Amino acid sequence: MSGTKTLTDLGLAARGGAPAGITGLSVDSRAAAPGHLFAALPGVRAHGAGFVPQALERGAVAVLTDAEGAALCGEAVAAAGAALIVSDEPRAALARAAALWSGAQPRVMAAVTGTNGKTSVASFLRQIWIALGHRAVNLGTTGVEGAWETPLRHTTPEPITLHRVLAEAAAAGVTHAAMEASSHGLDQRRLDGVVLTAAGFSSFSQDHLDYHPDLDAYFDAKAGLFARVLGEEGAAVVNLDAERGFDMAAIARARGQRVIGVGRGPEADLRLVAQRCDPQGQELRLSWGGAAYQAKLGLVGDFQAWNAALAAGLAIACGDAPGRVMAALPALETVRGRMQLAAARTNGAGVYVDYAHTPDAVATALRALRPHVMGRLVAVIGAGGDRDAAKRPLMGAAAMAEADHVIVTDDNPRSEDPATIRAEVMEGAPDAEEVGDRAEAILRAVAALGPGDALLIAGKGHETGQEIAGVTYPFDDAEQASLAVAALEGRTA
Ligand SMILES: CC(=O)N[C@H]1[C@@H](OP(=O)(O)OP(=O)(O)OC[C@H]2O[C@@H](n3ccc(=O)[nH]c3=O)[C@H](O)[C@@H]2O)O[C@H](CO)[C@@H](O)[C@@H]1O[C@H](C)C(=O)N[C@@H](C)C(=O)N[C@H](CCC(=O)O)C(=O)O
Ligand SMILES: Nc1ncnc2c1ncn2[C@@H]1O[C@H](COP(=O)(O)OP(=O)(O)OP(=O)(O)O)[C@@H](O)[C@H]1O
Ligand SMILES: N[C@H](CCC[C@H](N)C(=O)O)C(=O)O
Ligand SMILES: [Mg+2]
Repeated sequence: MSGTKTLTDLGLAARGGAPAGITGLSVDSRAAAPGHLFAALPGVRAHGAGFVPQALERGAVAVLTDAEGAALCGEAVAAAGAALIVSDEPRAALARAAALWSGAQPRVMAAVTGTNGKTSVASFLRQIWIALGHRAVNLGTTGVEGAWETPLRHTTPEPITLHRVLAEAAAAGVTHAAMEASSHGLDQRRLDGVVLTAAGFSSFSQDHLDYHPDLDAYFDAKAGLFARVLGEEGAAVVNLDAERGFDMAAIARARGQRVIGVGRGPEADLRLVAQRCDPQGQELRLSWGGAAYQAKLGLVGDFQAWNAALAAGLAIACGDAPGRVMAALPALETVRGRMQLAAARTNGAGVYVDYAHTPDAVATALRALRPHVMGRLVAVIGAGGDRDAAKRPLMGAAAMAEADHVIVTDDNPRSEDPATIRAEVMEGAPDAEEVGDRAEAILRAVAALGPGDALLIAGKGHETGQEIAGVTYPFDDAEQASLAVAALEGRTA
């Protein structure tokens, strides 16, 4: 992992100039150091080639870029006597170079994509693996969790960080890793250097149309996991009940991959035959290879069973015996902030914290709670700033359609005007109550709960901050829920 490597070691060929040794890789000029290969990548806001002079000044000895970047920085690179590597796919070249640089990853790796459910499936898969005696981690929105832990900034880290973390995990004895493949990560080729045993597809619905030109482009980015990243010898585990699930299975089959369909229909290989709710969770009946399995899940929400089944399919695809995998399901624990029972009023009304931040997730989460609610279902929702604005009224409409009362509040307004975001959400939820301050919104919602009611606080899940105009203020929905109950019932939280 340390020391120096040649460009050839990293799978790269320079147009001119061959530095003696590369001492490290960087993608941001501010992180460049003497002996580095600097990847000058085309970005959303700028072309990294514009930062090549700074990278050279900091000691970079090689620059990897595309043709446009070479035209911008070629002279500066030549003048500094550095090597110039030009690639049609500089992000893919960087991903492979990062893998070669770090040189190790856990032996068994699975990646999961989908609009919703990635973190849940990755966590469930890691939990199954640990129950079966493997040293395992999951990597994604909640950082690296399991046998070895470290925080991450992205759901799918850029390749230099990703491969450093994978190599560190492998050095710590981790043999199994489940990672999330975000659409940004796939589009930017962040995980193209990872060797996968299996890949999973959980769901597809609208999100991130601020980044992808349209829904088809968004789907194509996700399909890259099967069409490009997973090799022909890999196994594709697909939720056939998901929108476009059959399309994804066809893409995998066309690559020659083994396809394991998961779902409720008869065409599924791993079939969820029956699902029955009880107050603590649900009882499942599953079938695989002609055998039937029964499992009691301590997880509330039918979507959690779909995610658990997908995780089970991935564990089987990665080589564990089906009977042992099914036997591990009852021990699955809720992923923090995913349909988490955060507090309860003395009248029995439950307060759930969930990470639903897309229209489909808001509808799915509320529908999932309904069978557990005798009285009214209340929802607190908001939408993030500097993210897909088109989803805001759809999130409002989904909440309005599925809940009995909706409170619209703030969720990471970031650089945008919070009142404008709330107004956009309320276009779809005209009868909703508007309470900008999130703590006050939660307090009001908790106060309104009668016996048999339930509250879903959506959007922030495990997050511990509220990001407003460049400042992140401490904020935790689960903590606020407990505080609200305590304040209303004269207890200490
Ligand atoms: C939209 C997006 O994904 N942007 C990512 C992308 O940035 P970019 O290439 O577009 O950046 P840019 O600002 O145009 O700059 C161009 C290039 O110049 C470089 N630069 C820039 C400034 C400087 O001083 N020196 C320098 O070298 C940058 O490192 C970059 O390579 O590549 C950067 C380096 O890898 C990422 O940090 C950055 O993530 C930004 C911060 C981000 O917020 N991304 C989010 C949206 C994201 O990726 N989210 C997904 C999850 C989404 C989900 O599933 O909900 C994730 O996987 O986390
Ligand atoms: N299979 C599913 N189908 C539809 N909605 C789901 C599914 N799984 C989870 N959800 C909803 O999506 C929310 C987020 O789940 P999770 O964190 O697992 O998704 P993710 O894909 O990792 O999200 P992100 O894009 O933020 O990384 C959950 O809290 C729930 O409301
Ligand atoms: N990974 C998602 C998380 C959204 C969570 C929500 N709290 C928001 O800020 O929009 C994103 O960055 O789009
Ligand atoms: Mg996630």
